[in-house]
Amino acid sequence: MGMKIGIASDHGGRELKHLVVEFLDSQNIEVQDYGVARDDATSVDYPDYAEKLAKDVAAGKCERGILICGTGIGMSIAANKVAGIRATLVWDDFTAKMSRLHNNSNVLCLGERVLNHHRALDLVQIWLEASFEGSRHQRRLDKISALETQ
Ligand SMILES: O=C[C@H](O)[C@H](O)[C@H](O)COP(=O)(O)O
Repeated sequence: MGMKIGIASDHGGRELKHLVVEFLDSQNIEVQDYGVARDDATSVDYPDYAEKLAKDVAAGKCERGILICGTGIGMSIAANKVAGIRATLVWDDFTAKMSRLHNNSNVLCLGERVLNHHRALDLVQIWLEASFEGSRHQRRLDKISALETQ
């Protein structure tokens, strides 16, 4: 697919992150891993990881990013504070697909404590392959971008 994907998690998402990294490797997708390390059992703060990844996605250092915590909620709240980030929490095939088609998601958020881990890999694949439809959806995203400068 020719893109570089950043990935990060807190302690609540490190097992699923490991599986997603293995999946991306198997697809020959370049991955930049921002931690936390799988063998690091310490409790960490998800905003620290969301910030690192989101800033690099916003700067174009990674084309897109994946953030994983226990629910995916905290990561999505934090990442969406960074200008240019459209972080989307998804939980099934439809939301994974629509987050790209309508919202032009550039950061996928997943909940390790919520999702079946095998199914989560399906969501990653759908999100990677789906394309933004533009048109009326671009007008709406422009209104979201305008909120960043108010
Ligand atoms: O939205 C936040 C995430 O789900 C965190 O992974 C979660 O809050 C961490 O909880 P704990 O510190 O109890 O493992």
